[in-house]
Amino acid sequence: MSIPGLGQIAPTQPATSSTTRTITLRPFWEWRFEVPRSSPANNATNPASGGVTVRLLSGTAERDGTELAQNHVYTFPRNTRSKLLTYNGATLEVTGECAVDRVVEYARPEESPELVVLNLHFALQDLRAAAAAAAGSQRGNARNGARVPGPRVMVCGESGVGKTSVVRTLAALATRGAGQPLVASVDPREGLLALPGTVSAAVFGTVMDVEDPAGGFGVSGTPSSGPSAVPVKLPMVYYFGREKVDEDVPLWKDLVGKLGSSVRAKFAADETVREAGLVLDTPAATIAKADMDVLLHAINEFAINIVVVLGSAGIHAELQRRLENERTAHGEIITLIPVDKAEGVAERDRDFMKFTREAAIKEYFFGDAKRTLSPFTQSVSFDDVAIFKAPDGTTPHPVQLWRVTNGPPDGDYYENQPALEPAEISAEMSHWTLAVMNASVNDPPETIRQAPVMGFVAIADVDEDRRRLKILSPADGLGTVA
Ligand SMILES: Nc1ncnc2c1ncn2[C@@H]1O[C@H](COP(=O)(O)OP(=O)(O)OP(=O)(O)O)[C@@H](O)[C@H]1O
Repeated sequence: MSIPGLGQIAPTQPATSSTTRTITLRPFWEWRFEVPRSSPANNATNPASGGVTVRLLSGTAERDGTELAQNHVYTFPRNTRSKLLTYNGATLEVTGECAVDRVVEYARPEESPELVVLNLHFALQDLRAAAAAAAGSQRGNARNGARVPGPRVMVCGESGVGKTSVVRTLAALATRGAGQPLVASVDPREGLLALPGTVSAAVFGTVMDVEDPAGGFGVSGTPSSGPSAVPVKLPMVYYFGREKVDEDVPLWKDLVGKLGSSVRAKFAADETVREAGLVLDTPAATIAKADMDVLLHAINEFAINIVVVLGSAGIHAELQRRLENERTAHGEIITLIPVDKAEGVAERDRDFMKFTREAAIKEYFFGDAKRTLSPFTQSVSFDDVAIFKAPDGTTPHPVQLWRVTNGPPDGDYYENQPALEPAEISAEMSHWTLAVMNASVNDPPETIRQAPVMGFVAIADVDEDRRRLKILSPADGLGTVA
């Protein structure tokens, strides 16, 4: 059986030639690139091991808001699709093959699509400053607990319009201004600092990993068994277990509600985070009623007061109609900002997303080309774990929940409970990746399913004769709590 995420990721694209070249960018120009999925034939001589290396020789350059340091060699791994942008001009030295390798020139800075995002960032900074000033004037009086947070911004639009890139850029620019915003994603197709199939949020107060294929939103930014290139972030994660929201809308809504509560709790506890506000990424939407309901649910749960609609006049008009008389929980009007679809967004087909998912799982446990991780291995008895799954095991991403316990759950505890069912441990589970829930095995199934995720483990081996499982975890202690 192939190992999702843990086995070899097979080459799927033909290799192209590898060269070292110098690229000169004038202010506001972009270098768009795509690193192929396959390794080049001359892999042994390629310092990037199938990736592309970039060195900033002079000037300034950034990837989605995070700056590159001069003369540092950055390696962009296979399957990375992105761009480097300069505001002041830059000279780049690029080594390795690219499937797409293109300089985009703008005669005048105003033509750059990035200018809109930059202006949006400056407007958000003004709102953050206003939130901080209001908090300062209230400090010491009894209303402190009810302080209104800084801007809560949601980015939405159709598929492949650059939503995540805008969220990433806004988050990176805010941290460059010493802000510490919360960044959240309710799009289960891609994980934010977590494996795909999750919804999550984290405080971004430090620089992001430029080399991460996901631009700093990938699992390399979370605690692991090895050193990290950048300070790690600690996400709050909930496990949805499906790729698309419409596969289980009620569960998605419940989990988004939980995440919204976590965000409110963080705002209440941390003044710096509260003043910086929230940037929220959303699943791809259309003007269909079901999609509108999904977006409105997110707006409600996160008390969103600014909605950026990327490239869709239809979604903008529909949201405008439905939000016309609405106010946030803090009594604010909800402002809609239509923005043109980002130019140059790379297409990502099913194969691309499958590779991305499997690479994320592999990286979570074993690291990547530049950082090898040694996951913790432990052997546990079948009797010491409880594994649950969604009743419908035929969906592409069945929910699998795992929890070490002092004993098996009560025999018929889950009768008449459709939310989850205990899974019988068998050799078939070898190489499954499971979410470890922060819940007690005696909790009701709904509570377990909506519990925060502590992390993920992989089943390396199932020994049915000895009734033991060998499990891998990225950090010591994960999965050993009772
Ligand atoms: N201007 C650009 N030039 C090159 N690549 C880009 C550009 N903008 C975005 N990309 C890349 O295109 C891909 C898709 O972008 P992004 O994830 O931001 O879109 P999305 O709307 O969130 O997609 P989805 O609907 O699938 O969630 C990413 O790999 C991103 O790095």
